[in-house]
Amino acid sequence: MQPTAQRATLREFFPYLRGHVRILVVVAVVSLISTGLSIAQPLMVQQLVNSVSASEPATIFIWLLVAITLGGAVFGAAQSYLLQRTAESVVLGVRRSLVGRLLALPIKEFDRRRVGDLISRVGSDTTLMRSVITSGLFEIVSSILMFFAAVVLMVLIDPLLFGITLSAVVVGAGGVLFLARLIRRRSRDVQDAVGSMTAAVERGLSGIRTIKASVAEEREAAVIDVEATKAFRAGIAMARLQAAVQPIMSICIQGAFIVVLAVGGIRVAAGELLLGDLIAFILYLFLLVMPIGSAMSAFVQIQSGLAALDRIQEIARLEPERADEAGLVQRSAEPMPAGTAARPGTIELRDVSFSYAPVDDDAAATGQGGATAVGARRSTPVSPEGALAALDDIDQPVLDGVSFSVPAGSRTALVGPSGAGKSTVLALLERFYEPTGGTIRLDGVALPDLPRSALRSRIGLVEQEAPVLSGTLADNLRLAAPEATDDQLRRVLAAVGLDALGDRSDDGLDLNLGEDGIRLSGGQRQRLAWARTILADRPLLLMDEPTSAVDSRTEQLLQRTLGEASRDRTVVVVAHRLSTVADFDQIVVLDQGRVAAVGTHEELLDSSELYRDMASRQRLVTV
Ligand SMILES: Nc1ncnc2c1ncn2[C@@H]1O[C@H](COP(=O)(O)OP(=O)(O)OP(=O)(O)O)[C@@H](O)[C@H]1O
Repeated sequence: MQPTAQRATLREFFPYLRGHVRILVVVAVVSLISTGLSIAQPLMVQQLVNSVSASEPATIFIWLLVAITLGGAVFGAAQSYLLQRTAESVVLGVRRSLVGRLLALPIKEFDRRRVGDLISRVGSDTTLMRSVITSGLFEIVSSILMFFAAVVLMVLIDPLLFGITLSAVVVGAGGVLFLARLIRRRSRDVQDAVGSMTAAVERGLSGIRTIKASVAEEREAAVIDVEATKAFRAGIAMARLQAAVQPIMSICIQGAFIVVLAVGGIRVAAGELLLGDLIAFILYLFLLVMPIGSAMSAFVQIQSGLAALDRIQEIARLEPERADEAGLVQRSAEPMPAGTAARPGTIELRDVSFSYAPVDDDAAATGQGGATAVGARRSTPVSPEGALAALDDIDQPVLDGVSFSVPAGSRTALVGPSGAGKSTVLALLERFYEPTGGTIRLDGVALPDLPRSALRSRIGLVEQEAPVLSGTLADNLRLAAPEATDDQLRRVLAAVGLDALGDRSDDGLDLNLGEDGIRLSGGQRQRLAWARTILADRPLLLMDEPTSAVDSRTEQLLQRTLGEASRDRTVVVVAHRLSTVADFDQIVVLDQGRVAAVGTHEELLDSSELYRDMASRQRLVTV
């Protein structure tokens, strides 16, 4: 994968440090003291050695040396702890804002990206950013301080020896800076490859039953292995560069030590330099080398951190659904035009057209992909030819000039062949997507003029896949009605014939439904979706094939429940089984994205050939 054109800079990292300035100032002070103590150490050794050589009293220097060493250790530990703590807080802030941003993204962004890759941005990329603080920024700052202090003192002790040292450092630093650019590019490749691998693992694990049933474990493992191998190769390419940094520095530094020792030894023998001065110079050489080494590795860390920041910023730069709706928690508090929130509404579609956006290369570079896209994916059986034809037509309008009205308080069914665009109409009513043409109005107000959250708080949606979130029965029920009491939960479970579920174990409503509700049958999942929607008590009900997975007895119960619920609600149901909607106020027949006919069951049997054909295939009429 190619790195994108946008590259994060250190400046873009600084806003993440806002809110941590005070603690960072404390860290800076502690770090200054610790650096100062390290610099004072060789001076004490110089005084000690020169005093002993001149047979002068040296006890005071011994005590000072001990105090400086202990002090350095204590301040060093304090600096390290405070820095790690700050880094964790920064990572927490980044994760919070990233998760907030992810949940605020429009559905189309999830259609284009792979869930695993997004997970890896919240997990491993934010962890990499952490190292910019812990072993990055401060390491560089304190290294620079130590470096300059050592330089000044070395020049003061012996300018000639310093000249030798300087030439070695310049050669080494030049080599490392050259490598750093390459390291950043490689680091981005590594993170992208890890993202793709996580996405592949996520795909395999989320579809584990299908994979096992298809005896496709080995093939799926091979797919993951391809991604893992790419991550391995990217890691190796990065390791090769990182490995070159160390030897370049070692050669230059060891060379400098040998030459300084040789020249310094000759000058001490010739009486041009005191032994204590040579020892202090060599200790400063250590102090010079240490920060150069850590500054170089900090530089590498920063490059990796910035590559991770690139990937985080890619998500941060995406347009959220709407800025005023980023605070999803505020949902139920969103205002609606006065008096409209609680009563059923009139829906009107006028000349509505829509196409799903084709997948683009830009999204591909940021982890877009195929099989695990979140969003409007169907579970209805579609013939392989039909599905493939639909995918071939991905750029064709899915809805083309669709117009119909749903009177307030009425029951309307959307019927038609698979792929006709029925679920898409519901998705547009929820504003998961925006129409490419035409208008949709609710009570006369065009949907774009309503805050999305206010619109959605009026709608109860039973999705085709009836998704169940990991967690307990009560968690799932309270998703859209957080204030509901246990009694209300039990009543709504009874209304959909799920009362036995709450009594299934001692846990009652706290029954754990497992990952993605794996412990429920298909029909139970569907009924749970009903229960959740009825509990939320919204004036508009949108239901996508809401009885496709239940037996006929349960279907009758649900029809009764819907009959009661629709007394004071507007209901729109997508249905394949015409018998379930034959008594509805109106039925809209969709075919290839267009309205083929509108009417009651009886009217359509007379007027619509397509409807008559569907009814006869379902043995509702004989032709
Ligand atoms: N998220 C998506 N991205 C791209 N294309 C999509 C997406 N969701 C649906 N489509 C395409 O849009 C067309 C209409 O799909 P839709 O789900 O609205 O049909 P439907 O009438 O509800 O079908 P079914 O009865 O099988 O559920 C199909 O061709 C489908 O492939």
